[in-house]
Parts: sequence; structure tokens; C-alpha cells
Amino acid sequence: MIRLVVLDVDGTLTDRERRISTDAIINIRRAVNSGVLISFVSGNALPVMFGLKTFIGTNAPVFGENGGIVLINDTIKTFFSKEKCDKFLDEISKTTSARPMFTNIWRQTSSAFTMDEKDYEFISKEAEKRDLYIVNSKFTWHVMNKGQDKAYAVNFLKKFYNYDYNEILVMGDSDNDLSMFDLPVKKAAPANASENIKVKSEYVSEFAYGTQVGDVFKYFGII
Ligand SMILES: O=C(O)COP(=O)(O)O
Ligand SMILES: [Mg+2]
Repeated sequence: MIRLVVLDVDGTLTDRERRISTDAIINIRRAVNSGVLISFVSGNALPVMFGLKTFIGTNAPVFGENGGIVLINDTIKTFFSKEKCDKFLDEISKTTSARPMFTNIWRQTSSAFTMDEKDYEFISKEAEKRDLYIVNSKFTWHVMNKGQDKAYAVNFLKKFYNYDYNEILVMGDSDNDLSMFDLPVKKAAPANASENIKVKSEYVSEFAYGTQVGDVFKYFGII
């Protein structure tokens, strides 16, 4: 039985313009009312997750920065440092198209940026040399510390609630969700998810951009 659902946000609950699906909100509330725990785990900054949790009314800790920071019982915990990420981004923005995102003012464990695809190889290699990595959510590029990923967040929640992996369902759409799709949890994807997510999913909905939440929850017996 699914006791905890871990939801990616951008592209999983929202459309390409980051507008959240009202269907998703209605079905998330149905799941909360049925006693299932709902957590958001996003590349976005923690204040955005706090807003979603507050205004949708969910009932579990929420993670920002791809698992680097969590809001749990009104307390913020950080698991990584942004120092190396910021220093790296500052360096590469001098010689490439990489440009920091304004949301970095709210970030404590990583850095977000935009760049032209032509610089991907160079920037990715330079990050590796510094024990960092870059990952794309289809909405933003992120400079992350090694080991900082959404699987880290799922494993934190698994331990916190003392659940088995088969009691946890994850839902995501793109590369920065892959690490949690590599865990032995239940996995589902919207129709708009990338192929590398779909092939790892137990269930791929015909619906997209948040309108799949009810369909997925019915498939797993959550609502
Ligand atoms: O990259 C972001 O800021 C958000 O992306 P995600 O919610 O799909 O993880
Ligand atoms: Mg996403």
C-alpha cells in the first residue's frame, strides 16, 4: 500500500509555463484526506516549496534544491553547502554563456543558472573536476554537490517515516528526477516525461503536466 507520495513540481504538476494544474491540486488534496503523505521534492528554492505546501495543504516535509534542503516541522535543515557551487558558477560565467538565476538569493546548498546548450560539454566537465555536477530540469540548470539529489531526499523521508521502499511512490518528468527513479520505489510519469524517465516507470499516464495526478493515484489505489 502506498503511504508516501514524492512529487516533482515543474513539468509534473505544472505545464511548460510553470502554471500548476488545478486537477493536480484537487487530487493531491484527495490523497491528503485519505491519509496518504504528500511531499514535494523540486530543484526549485525552498520558499517556493513552502508556498506550495501551505496553500495546497500537504502533510509531509518538502525539499528544495534537488534534495539539498528540507522544511520539516517548521525547521529548515541543510545537507550540503552552496559555497563551491557559487564559486564555480562565478568562474564559468566569466568565460561561457552561463548566467546565475535570481532565485540563487533563496538557495543555501546549490546554484541555478541558464546557459546555451553549446557550452554543456565544457561546463559539465569543469564541474566534474570540482566534484560537482550539473543537471537540467527542463526549466533550469543546477550546479549540485556530488551526492545531492532527489534520491537523497527520498531516502531521508523513508528513514524519517520508517517506511519500506514499496510504500513510496515517486512521480517526475526529467533528468533531475532520475536518481529517485533508480530507487526500488513505485514510479509513475506524466505523458510529457522524457523517455529516460518513462522507461523506468511502472506506470506512464496518457495525461500530462499535472492532469495525470488523479489517473496515477487511481492506478496505485491512493484515491
Ligand atoms: O528546476 C527547477 O527549479 C524546478 O524543477 P523541478 O520542480 O522539475 O525539480
Ligand atoms: Mg520536473
